[in-house]
Amino acid sequence: MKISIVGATGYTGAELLRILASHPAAEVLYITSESQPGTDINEVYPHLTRFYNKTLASLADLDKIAIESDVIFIGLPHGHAMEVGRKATAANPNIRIIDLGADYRFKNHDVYEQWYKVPHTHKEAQAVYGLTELNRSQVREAAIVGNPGCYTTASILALAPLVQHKLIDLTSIIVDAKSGVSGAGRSLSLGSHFTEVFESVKAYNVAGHRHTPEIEAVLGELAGEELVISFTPHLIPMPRGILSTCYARLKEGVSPEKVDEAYDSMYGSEYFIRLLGRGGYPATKNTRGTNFCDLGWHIDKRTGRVIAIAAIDNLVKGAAGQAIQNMNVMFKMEERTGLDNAPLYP
Ligand SMILES: NC(=O)C1=CN([C@@H]2O[C@H](COP(=O)(O)OP(=O)(O)OC[C@H]3O[C@@H](n4cnc5c(N)ncnc54)[C@H](OP(=O)(O)O)[C@@H]3O)[C@@H](O)[C@H]2O)C=CC1
Ligand SMILES: CC(=O)N[C@@H](CCC(=O)OP(=O)(O)O)C(=O)O
Repeated sequence: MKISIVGATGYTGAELLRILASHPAAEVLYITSESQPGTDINEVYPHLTRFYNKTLASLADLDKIAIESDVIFIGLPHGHAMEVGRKATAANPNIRIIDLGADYRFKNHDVYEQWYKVPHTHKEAQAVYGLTELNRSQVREAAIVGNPGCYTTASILALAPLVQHKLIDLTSIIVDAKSGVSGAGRSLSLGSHFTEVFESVKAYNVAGHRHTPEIEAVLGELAGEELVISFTPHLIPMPRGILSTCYARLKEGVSPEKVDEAYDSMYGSEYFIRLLGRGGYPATKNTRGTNFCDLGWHIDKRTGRVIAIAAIDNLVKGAAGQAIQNMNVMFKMEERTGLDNAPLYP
């Protein structure tokens, strides 16, 4: 497969390059940057030395890139991918697009425009939401995939069995999630300075984070009715990883065994979902550098709540890894191809 990456100088672009370096069917054709075209990628990312001998192109070459590629990954800030997707599809109607940002995640464009504050300029795109374990059959046929957000991947995977099996009160869902700093991308901002982040933990965007409507839309579709959740993200002082702790009230009479069955039946045969079972304690360290999502759940008999916990690497299952998992599905390849590495531990 001839693969191009638009926005290759960002963290998700670098992670795509890292994983694709050992993907047996991948040939990376073009990589782009608007700030550093003409620069050797090994100067931008020395950790990729020996794996690539490539200079950065720019979006000025998009038509050529689209015509020569089988698939384009887009790792741009939201609002920029739609134009790339529209132009690339016009240049090559057979191109496959996998966007790592939010532009193609929402079926309801009004929700996108309301939360992201930019007009949607590619509404005619028949995009598919790329949470592979939930949408595999649609991803297989998709021309454009909107890859999920990192918090949303962890939170939806933790809650989906409870929602699909109708085990919880849909008005009671609370998600408390923590992310490493790479989730904010590579560009400079005050909030991600070492001195701001190190030895500190902080909530942010309380009752207003953009992953809230994404989680609500997907869980609402599974439930067959609209729902709202409380979602609170936190920034923690580590480079990678997300831990999402999700709370919900169990419906009257739901036994712990019913909860176990829901997880087993939904994920029992999913390779990238490692069920730690009832009483399990997922940890970001166990998923670092991998496409795994580790899941554990607990029943609090005193409060009648179920507490489901998911750990992922935000840059892998939360971004580049899931994007490559989707590519493997779209090109009818074994889903684990290029993704079957053990975690880096400790
Ligand atoms: N980081 C994460 O954990 C996750 C990120 N995502 C999403 O993936 C996308 C990329 O994220 P990430 O890699 O972290 O971001 P970074 O900030 O690290 O990188 C952004 C990339 O976009 C390019 N870029 C920035 N501004 C523009 C612009 N105006 N026009 C064209 N290119 C531009 C930059 O290239 P250059 O400046 O060289 O042109 C760079 O390659 C975002 O939409 C993000 O929300 C999704 C899941 C997880
Ligand atoms: C730690 C941190 O800042 N994380 C980012 C989430 C990154 C992401 O997945 O955002 P998209 O939905 O735009 O792709 C944030 O909270 O905005």
